[in-house]
Parts: sequence; structure tokens; C-alpha cells
Amino acid sequence: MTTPATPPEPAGTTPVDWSAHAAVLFDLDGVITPTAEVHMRAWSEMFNAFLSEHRSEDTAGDWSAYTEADYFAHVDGKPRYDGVRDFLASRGIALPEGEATDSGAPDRAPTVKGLGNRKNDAFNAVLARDGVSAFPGSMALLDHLRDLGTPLAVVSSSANAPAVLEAAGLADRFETVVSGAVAEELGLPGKPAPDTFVHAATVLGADPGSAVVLEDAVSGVRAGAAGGFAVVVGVDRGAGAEVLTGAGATLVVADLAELVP
Ligand SMILES: O=P(O)(O)OC[C@H]1O[C@@H](O)[C@H](O)[C@@H](O)[C@@H]1O
Repeated sequence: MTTPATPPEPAGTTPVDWSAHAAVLFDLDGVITPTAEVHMRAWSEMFNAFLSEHRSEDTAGDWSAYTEADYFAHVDGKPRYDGVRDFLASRGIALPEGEATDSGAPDRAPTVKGLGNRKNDAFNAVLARDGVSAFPGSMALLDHLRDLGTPLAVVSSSANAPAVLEAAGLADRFETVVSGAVAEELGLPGKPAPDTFVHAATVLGADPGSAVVLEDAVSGVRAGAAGGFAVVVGVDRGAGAEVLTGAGATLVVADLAELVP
């Protein structure tokens, strides 16, 4: 007896039926634009400079080099100072919180906010120097959703989200942008808490059960899953498909082009 072949998917279908959903919420860095890479490099530059500047001091904690694995485990997708705090905690390094105006300059006593600000200067220098273009597959999906008339939002932990959207020429594509700065203003806890996604869905007049979340970071996928969203697409830009699925992604793609009919 021969096993019947699996029937091919009809042409033009994708794993998500976009017309069946009331709203689509995009993370930005690593989902729409390749800026997760810029954040990663800026974090690495800052943390490794900090660790080598202070490693010789006889203080508690693990002062070995900061790696890409540290980024994915402790920093990716979280609001700026949460990333600093969570990485330092993973190394058993305690620093004072500091002030929002701390520069993080090497000759100053380090603080959580100072280190975050130093990383932000590195990020903005690269953005100003190199500019940014969206991933072609993400542009294709945004164009498709625009044609369908689906309400769209960006939900990003980054306070730089509006500047990145502007630099990529995408500022007019979204009905609302819930950035790290907006979350702080509204007192919403950052990813992995679901609040920023739920807030964006509410602004778009959609119930989470009828909306889609697209995320590349484990913290963001966890946020989408905790919010009860209908579909949580994990975009694997390095976190790993299994890890994203384990965090609650309902499907994982390598590029958003896979989701365009
Ligand atoms: O420091 P910002 O620009 O406010 O961004 C905070 C975080 O924003 C997220 O979108 C990135 O994945 C993180 O890498 C980044 O640290």
C-alpha cells in the first residue's frame, strides 16, 4: 500500500490568514529593520569596555567577557535599563541605579543608567552614520497588510523606535507606536510583560484574541504569549527556532517574506 502524498498547500496561502485578524502588532528591531544587530554591537562594545575597565578591581561577580549568548539571554527585547540590570544580575555585579543624566564615561563611577546611556550613544552614532533600511521581506508584508487595510502598530522596547522608523521611511505606516518612552510615560511594564502589546491592541480597537504579534526576541515572544494573542510569530534572527517555540511562539519563520501570499 502506498502512503498518500500530503496535498500541496494551495498557491497563495501562508501560515497566517491575515484577512481573519483585526490587527497586527510588530516588534521593530530585528523584525522590521536590521537594527537588532546595531543594538547587539552597541551593547557588546559598552559592556566589554565596562568589564575590562573594572575587572581588575577586587569586587564580587563574574567579570569575564560579555558574549552574544549574554545578549540573547538577558538583554534582547527588554527596555534599556532592564537589560543592564538583568545582565549585571546574571554576573552577580551590583551597581547603583544612578541618574538619567549619568554619561557612563569611563572615568565616572559606573551606574545602571550610566551604562545604558553609554550604550545609547553608541547606538545613535551608528544610526546617524549608517542609516537603516527595512528587511525586504518585512516591506513586502507591510505592503500586503496596507493593501488589506489591516490596522498596524509597532510595539518596541526601544525609546529610539520613532527615530528608527523615521530613518527607514516607515513613520507613516503604523496607526500607533508604543515605544520604550511611551511605555515609561504610561507606566506600562516592559516585555516580557504583555502590557505594551495589550495597550497597542486596545488603541487599535482589537481584542488580543483577534490580533497577531510578530517578535524576534524571547522576551517579546513571552509577552505576546502572556497577552493571549491569537498568533505569536517568532522571527528567528539568532535566538533559535526551538527557543522561540519554547517561549510561546505559535509558529517560527526566518523571514517575513514567508508570510506574504
Ligand atoms: O536603548 P533603547 O533604544 O531604548 O532600546 C532598548 C531595547 O530595544 C529592543 O528593541 C532591542 O531588542 C534591545 O536590544 C534594546 O536594548
